[in-house]
Amino acid sequence: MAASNPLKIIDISQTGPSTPAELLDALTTQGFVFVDGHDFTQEEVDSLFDLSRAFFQLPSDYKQRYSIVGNTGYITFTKENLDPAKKDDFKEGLNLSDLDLATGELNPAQLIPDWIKDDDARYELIKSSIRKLNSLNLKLLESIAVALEIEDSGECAGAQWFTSRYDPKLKSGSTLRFLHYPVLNSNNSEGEIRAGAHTDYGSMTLLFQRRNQEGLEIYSPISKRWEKVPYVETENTGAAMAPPIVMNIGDLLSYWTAGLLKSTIHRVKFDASESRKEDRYSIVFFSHPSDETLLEPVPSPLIRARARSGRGVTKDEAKGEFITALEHLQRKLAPTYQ
Ligand SMILES: O=C(O)CCC(=O)C(=O)O
Ligand SMILES: [Fe+2]
Repeated sequence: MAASNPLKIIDISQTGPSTPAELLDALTTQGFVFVDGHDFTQEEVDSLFDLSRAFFQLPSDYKQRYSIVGNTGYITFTKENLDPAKKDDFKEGLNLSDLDLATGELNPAQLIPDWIKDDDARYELIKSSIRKLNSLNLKLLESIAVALEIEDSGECAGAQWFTSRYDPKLKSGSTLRFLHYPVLNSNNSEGEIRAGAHTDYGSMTLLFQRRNQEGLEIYSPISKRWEKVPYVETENTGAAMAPPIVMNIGDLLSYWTAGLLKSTIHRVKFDASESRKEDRYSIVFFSHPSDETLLEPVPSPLIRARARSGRGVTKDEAKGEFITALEHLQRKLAPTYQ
């Protein structure tokens, strides 16, 4: 029996006039949606997961040599604590930040595993994936701007309000992240929280997951309960197509829209009742605009009234000014890594 699915599946290859409205509906309710009809093939996604598995199989002392500095590098088991009020998350990860979103290149001033940097095939795969993820990100941001009816200004057309804040020449917090949650087979009757409850810090997040490796749960703004995000197959007949990508709103799109778009709380949990055989691997792209972007309300008739009532305001109390994307990221990252 197919697992029940609390999320909409939206095919963006068939973009018709109703797509922005459907997307907006999903993102103002659950804050999460499955994006089908992207242009990742199954083969590309398999190669990315193969790369991830092979990296995490490298000796621990090799991986530790690239321990996270800034927001790039290896995150060893229990180093990250997405919910600082709870105990450690048992997972390992590799973050690649300071990306050139146009070329997919990583700023070489960072400490990047030579296993990636000095291997043409691996580095090419990473670069092309970053480029594709960013194109998908920009396409979705434009669709959201259209749905929000953002007004044209002297600065840019309304549809480009978000994308114009993604200047590939400027530094941003955008990050590609590989995660590995091993099966432990502990007898914890409550199940195991593997990534503590949190919201994402960027504009939006795009996530690949695999069949039989579920575990992601959202705290639904509608039902006010934890709901499981299943693995779903593509509804596209193109056989080469990878399954739908999980997309969710992060804090910045919530701030920009005075809370209309939902930055939904989520976590990864392995259920006690499950007879889980496989580790979970996930691959995540966090989309962030250029560092100096202000988190001000967007010029949209849908948002104006909400913003006036003070919802989602991100003014720094001391400065009386809107905070920037970088300030928000720094505030969130500080308590996360130990
Ligand atoms: O592995 C997952 O499914 C979730 C990861 C996540 O939420 C995160 O890294 O922010
Ligand atoms: Fe997350």
